[in-house]
Amino acid sequence: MDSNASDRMPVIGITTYRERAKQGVWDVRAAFLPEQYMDRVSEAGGAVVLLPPQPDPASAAARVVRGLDGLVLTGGLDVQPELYGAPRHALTDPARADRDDWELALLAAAREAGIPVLGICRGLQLINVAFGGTLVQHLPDQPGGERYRIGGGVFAQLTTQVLAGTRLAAILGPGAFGVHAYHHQGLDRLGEGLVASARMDDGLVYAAEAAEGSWLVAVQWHPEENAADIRLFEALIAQADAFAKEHA
Ligand SMILES: NCCCC(=O)O
Repeated sequence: MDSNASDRMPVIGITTYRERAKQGVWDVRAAFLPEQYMDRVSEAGGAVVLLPPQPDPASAAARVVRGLDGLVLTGGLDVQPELYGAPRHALTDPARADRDDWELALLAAAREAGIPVLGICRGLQLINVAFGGTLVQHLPDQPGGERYRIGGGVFAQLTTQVLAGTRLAAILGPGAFGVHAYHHQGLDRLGEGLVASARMDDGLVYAAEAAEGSWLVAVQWHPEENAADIRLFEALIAQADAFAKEHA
């Protein structure tokens, strides 16, 4: 065993996306990620590694996860509906195949290696698709669905119900829980091997987790927006720390 393993910070990969960005005289494509994700992982005790989409994603992901103890699949634009066999809704975001392919490859490699995974918003949706589930492409098509994305880049303050007996309930406690939300898509058919761990009052699955295997918890809301409650990130870091020690 590495004698320094016990005091090494768990290394947490956080997915990012490639976007055009301007800074001063520079107008370039860059890896983009809201800093809240990095800050919450750091505050919880993790060392952050940013993971922008890579060419040859399956091969790159298999090699990248060897250097990770945990993985965060972040929020962002919509998963391509072709990946779950649905025709494209008019309001679904343009395809970002590089990101979808990269994150699906990272998820598969992380599951193979037993690395703990936290999915956030799009991350939950991507995980559901990876497990064979489907998505509702535009929740405002349904009565009451507009409350999930009130617009203008403002997070909606919603209350979800954390389901007793789940990993999520062990972290947050069962029952009513206040969240920050911003999404127009949601889970439809739950993927095989996932169990619902939170629901909204309209029945929408608001969190899910792996029924078996290594730790995988995913939420539809944005816990990184709530600096006063970092329990989900602390739970990931605890799992990542255990993984690191087991594999030292
Ligand atoms: N579909 C990507 C996650 C955010 C949203 O649903 O708007």
